[in-house]
Amino acid sequence: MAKFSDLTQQKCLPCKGDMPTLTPEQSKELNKQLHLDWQISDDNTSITRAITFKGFTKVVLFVNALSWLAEKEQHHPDVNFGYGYCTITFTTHAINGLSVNDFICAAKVDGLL
Ligand SMILES: C[C@H](O)[C@H](O)[C@H]1CNC2=NC(N)=NC(=O)C2=N1
Repeated sequence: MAKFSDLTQQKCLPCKGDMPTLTPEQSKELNKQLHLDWQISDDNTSITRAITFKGFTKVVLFVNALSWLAEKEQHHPDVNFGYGYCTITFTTHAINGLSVNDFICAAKVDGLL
């Protein structure tokens, strides 16, 4: 199935209420393409990765790159950051769950690091 091929080569689909929600099995399968630090939430509605950095400037530079990526893909993460850390969560708000877009963006985030 196309949506399980290399995530970094895919573009996010427009986020609409009719997007397919991933089953827990599909999420687990897609998660294999991501950095090991990505965690699927117990209710299969979001994925999160916590990243550490040295200092604050590197975090801010990373968050700016993340913003550029989110605008390009029209798919936006929830981000929590401060001195030395950044935590990113992807969920698809339009369906209150996980879609392939979350995994496409997560794979592209891994590519930034
Ligand atoms: C019109 C626009 O593409 C949509 O509102 C997008 C924007 N970014 C989004 N980001 C996320 N994470 N979920 C969405 O449902 C979503 N919808």
